[in-house]
Amino acid sequence: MKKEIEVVAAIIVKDNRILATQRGYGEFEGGWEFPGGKVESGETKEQALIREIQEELKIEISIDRFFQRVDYEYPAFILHMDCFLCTIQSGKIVLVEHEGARWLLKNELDTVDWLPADIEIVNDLKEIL
Ligand SMILES: Nc1nc2c([nH]c(=O)n2[C@H]2C[C@H](O)[C@@H](COP(=O)(O)OP(=O)(O)OP(=O)(O)O)O2)c(=O)[nH]1
Repeated sequence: MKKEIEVVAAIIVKDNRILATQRGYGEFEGGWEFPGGKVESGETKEQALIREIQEELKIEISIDRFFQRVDYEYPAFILHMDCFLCTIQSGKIVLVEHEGARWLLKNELDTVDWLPADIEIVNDLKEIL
């Protein structure tokens, strides 16, 4: 059976722009995504997301609301990803593991090469921006 992984991701919104980050390593290196990561045992999804964003970007976020869950089958695993709309509370972004970051307006969302699982979310985001 294929491995299934549970991931949480932050759609960080500021001044009608969305933060996209570029993966700096691994299988999807160079692809654009929403920052986040895997939920560890004993954590809620919200706790995991706040921790991941602190670790990856050195900022503190608040979670405004759940946006969407995506289920996507990659060749090597099945991804289940819960995406939350978030706001920066404090800190200045430091890219600890990403190789790039961009604040994208609605009409710029298609200018980066999103990971395959993210395309559906990006399209739905256009409806609310
Ligand atoms: N964080 C994140 N991961 C995504 C997105 N879209 C997408 O397909 N993924 C995939 C890429 C990874 O294979 C998987 C898990 O994300 P992760 O951030 O924990 O990945 P990782 O490979 O860095 O894992 P690890 O080293 O921390 O264990 O989810 C996205 O928007 N954000």
